[in-house]
Formats: sequence, C-alpha cells, structure tokens
Amino acid sequence: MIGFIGAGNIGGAVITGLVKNGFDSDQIIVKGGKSNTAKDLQDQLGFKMVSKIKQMADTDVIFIAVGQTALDSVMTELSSIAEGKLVVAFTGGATIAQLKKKLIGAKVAIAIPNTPVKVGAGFTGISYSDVFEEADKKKVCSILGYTGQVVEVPSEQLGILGTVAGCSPAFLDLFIEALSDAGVKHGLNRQLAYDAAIGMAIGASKLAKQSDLSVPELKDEVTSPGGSTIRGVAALEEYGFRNAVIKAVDAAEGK
Ligand SMILES: NC(=O)C1=CN([C@@H]2O[C@H](COP(=O)(O)OP(=O)(O)OC[C@H]3O[C@@H](n4cnc5c(N)ncnc54)[C@H](O)[C@@H]3O)[C@@H](O)[C@H]2O)C=CC1
Ligand SMILES: O=C(O)[C@@H]1CCC=N1
Repeated sequence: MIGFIGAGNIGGAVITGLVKNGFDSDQIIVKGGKSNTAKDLQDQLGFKMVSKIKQMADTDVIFIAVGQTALDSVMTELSSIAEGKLVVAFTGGATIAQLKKKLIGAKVAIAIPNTPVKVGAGFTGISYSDVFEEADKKKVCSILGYTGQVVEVPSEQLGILGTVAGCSPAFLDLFIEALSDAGVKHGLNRQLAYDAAIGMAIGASKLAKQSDLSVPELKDEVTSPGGSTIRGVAALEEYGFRNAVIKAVDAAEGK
C-alpha cells in the first residue's frame, strides 16, 4: 500500500497520473486536508481515504504533498508510524535533514514532480537520504514511473531542477496563451489559435526529444534565409525573451 498526505494540485496530479496509467487505486490511501479536494478526487478515482495519518500504518511508502506551513504538524503526526517506511516529500523548501530529524527510523527523500504527471508525461527530480538502498530507490521509481520520467540528482541540484521542470509548466502556459492571443489579434478564432499553439508545443517538444539535431539546430531549420521566422526571432531577442526566461528562473530560485 502507498499513502498520500495531501491531494491538492501536485498530490492530486500524481495520484491521477498513477491511477490513469494503471496503478491499482485499491493500493492507495489518501489523507486530505480541510477542503473537499481529496474527496472529489476519490469520487473519480476510487482510492481509500482516512481522516488521521496514523490510519496509514499499513503503507510502506508515503508521499507528503502538503505546503510548507502544514509540513511540521504533518511530520509530527507521521512520526508515530514512520519507522521502516519510505517517506517522499514533494514540499518545496523542505530539506532532507529536516525530514530525517522528525521522522526517526524512516528513509526519507525529496521529490519535485511537475503537473504533467497527471497525464503520465511528468518529469520528477528526486534526492534520497544516504540510507536509501538501491531496492528502496527502485520501489519509489516503480511507483512514480507510472507518471513519467524520474531523475535522481544530488540534493543541492534539486531546487534548480524543480524550477526548470516544475515551475516551467506555468511559464510554457504563459507562452502558449500569449501565442494564442497573437493569433487572435491577427484574426484566428480562439479555439483554433489554442489548438495551433498547443499542437506546436507538443510537436516541437517531441521533435526536440527524438531528433539527432540539437535544439539550436532545430531552430535553424525553421528560420529560412530572409524569411518570416528569423524576423520573429529577432523581435524576441529585441524584447529580451531569453533574458526574461533566465530572470524568471532567477526569481523562482529567489535570486
Ligand atoms: N503545484 C505544483 O506544480 C508543485 C508543487 N510542489 C510543492 O508541493 C506542495 C503542495 O503544493 P500544491 O499541491 O500546489 O498546493 P495545494 O494547496 O494545491 O495542495 C496542498 C494540499 O494539502 C492539503 N493539506 C494541508 N494540510 C493537510 C494535512 N494536515 N493533512 C492532509 N492534507 C493537508 C490541503 O488541503 C491541500 O489540498 C508545496 O510545497 C509545493 O511547493 C512541488 C512540485 C510541483
Ligand atoms: O510554485 C511552487 O512553489 C511549486 C514548486 C514547483 C512548482 N510549484
């Protein structure tokens, strides 16, 4: 059995990705917060729910998907049943040292999934505490693997990886929205403008993933000499597109 404490945006996305991609919902126990979010998700996906963390004693892996402010009280409640379990926190800003100190006898890890986990196309960075053995890592990956890629990194790189993969769906959504606005400005209807922008983002990402060419080379393939694309690229440069993206990552990183 696996447990989730918190089923909000990211907890709910991971649970949805698991169940929609074949993980047995009977093997999932969820403890939600004060809102109806977890209950609403249960109506769709059919997992078991409990009202107290101590009712999750039967689980061997627990995912903590609450925000920073709820983390301390959740860890206090979890500490009584944590021994021998694998505990993976999604909480941004949590540290392995902080989890280890509270969850004595548990093997702790921190993971930063992104919202595409919901459709099995996620990218999750994960850092394990030193007591994690290969078999433990395999167990966690075999679960999160239902939701997409899982990549282990040293804990000092988890923050930036979480920003590049975890915050950026919002950045890409802004880009898609802006592209769609531009299409509408030039006469496309809204739905067609979104279909075109989203279809392009999926296709260009798939090509970047599968092609032997590098990302700049793929850009060069689109920019015909004297053509329209290079004029658009020059305008993006004029308005500081790359710098805006780098500054967005700096801001997310608190720098
Ligand atoms: N939203 C995202 O894309 C990602 C979020 N994160 C991190 O995950 C954490 C949660 O973020 P979101 O899901 O966006 O927030 P959220 O506010 O949507 O979800 C948090 C959930 O925790 C529940 N909760 C609060 N106290 C609880 C308790 N004592 N027991 C059980 N449930 C409780 C709340 O009712 C809420 O549904 C944050 O620390 C965030 O940094 C990490 C990766 C991606
Ligand atoms: O905005 C946040 O704090 C979280 C971390 C990664 C994505 N969302």
